Amino acid sequence: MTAAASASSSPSSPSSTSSKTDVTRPMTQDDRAPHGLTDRFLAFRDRKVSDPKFQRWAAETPLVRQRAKARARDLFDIVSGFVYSQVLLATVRLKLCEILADGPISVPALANRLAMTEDATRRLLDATTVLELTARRSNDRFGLGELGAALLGTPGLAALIEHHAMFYKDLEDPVALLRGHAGETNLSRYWSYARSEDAAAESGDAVAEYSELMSTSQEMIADDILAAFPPTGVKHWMDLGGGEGVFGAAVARKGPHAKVTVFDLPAVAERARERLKAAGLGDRVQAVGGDFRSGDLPKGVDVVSLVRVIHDHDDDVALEVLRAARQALVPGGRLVIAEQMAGTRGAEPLGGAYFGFYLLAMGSGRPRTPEALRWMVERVGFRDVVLPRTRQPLLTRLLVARAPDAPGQTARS
Ligand SMILES: C[S@@+](CC[C@H](N)C(=O)[O-])C[C@H]1O[C@@H](n2cnc3c(N)ncnc32)[C@H](O)[C@@H]1O
Repeated sequence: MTAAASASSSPSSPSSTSSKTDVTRPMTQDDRAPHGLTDRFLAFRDRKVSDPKFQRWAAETPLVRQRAKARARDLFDIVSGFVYSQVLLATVRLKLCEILADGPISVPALANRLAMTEDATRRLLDATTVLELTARRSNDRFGLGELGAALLGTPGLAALIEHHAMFYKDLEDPVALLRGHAGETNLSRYWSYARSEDAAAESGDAVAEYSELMSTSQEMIADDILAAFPPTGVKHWMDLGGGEGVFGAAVARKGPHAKVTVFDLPAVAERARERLKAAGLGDRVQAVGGDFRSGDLPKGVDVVSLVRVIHDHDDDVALEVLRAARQALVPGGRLVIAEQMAGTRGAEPLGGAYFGFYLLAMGSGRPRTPEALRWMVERVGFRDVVLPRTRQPLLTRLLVARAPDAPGQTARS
């Protein structure tokens, strides 16, 4: 787990992130003093590594040389990461992967397709090739690289990359963003419910873009979630914050005997109704409009899912939603939280850095570790928390918990 991830999602103080930091608190001696041997060793290490003389020595000395090189590469990857993202954006905008999917192409022919000089096309291909989006083929032609092929085969990813254009603008002054001085951001306007006083009153126009983006990318994860938690034997499944119903439709297809309710803001539920009707599922999946914070949800369901919902909200709101979910469930019913989680092994920067800053720019929510989520669901009375494995934990992880067997029962038995 990265330090950022653990600091942003400590289960022992989940409410700390929703309160404003006290910037006026004076520093005490304890804030800086080393605690124990590990701290002292790390302070020594930091002094050494930040010393240019030591760096020169490490770069020339067998045994430590390899590590020094790898760390230098890691650092320069962070330094240049924003350029890699822009190369990716150009790739998406130019539909480069789609062009190469038809087979390798020569530089002059590609330059012609892209309306660029051959020189510019080569420069683009040099960049995309080292990033493995494209690959050199015979006779000075270029084809798809392994990552380019993966990008093509991941529904919704290109739309997400294009969507990032507004996020780049919000990140122009990251310090202002952190200090809360950035004003209204692009992402807070885009996710209209994030800062809305009355989310249920959001118009169709306000929800259209994000609902569409969510639907396109939902296909990436619905299968994974339902493979890890199939709707076998479920009588009534409610997907809270279920968007246009793509996940609800997947539940209905996988669990032909389950009644499915998709609950979302009225303007989104309207879109869900249309989409479900077009998919021929209008009578199997019901779309209900409302505000899940009001607690006024359909009752008596045996599963409530919250897919990519809890991380959108600060702790106070997230707890309200979890309470509402609990009240909607039958005794012993199951809560399913599916989202990217902080501290996921192998994907630490995604939760800690990418998602942490995305939600900061959006104006609410934070990525949480499974431990932080467990703390929250247990706090509102759920029990028997398990974390079923998903195929791609990088994209989504699951937490499943059980509602108490008797209404009002809260303690673990
Ligand atoms: C990040 S999207 C996830 C959508 C969907 N679950 C998915 O994974 O594609 C969050 C959803 O929560 C809905 N939402 C936000 N605030 C809500 C509220 N107060 N009541 C009901 N739904 C809400 C949004 O309209 C949006 O569809």
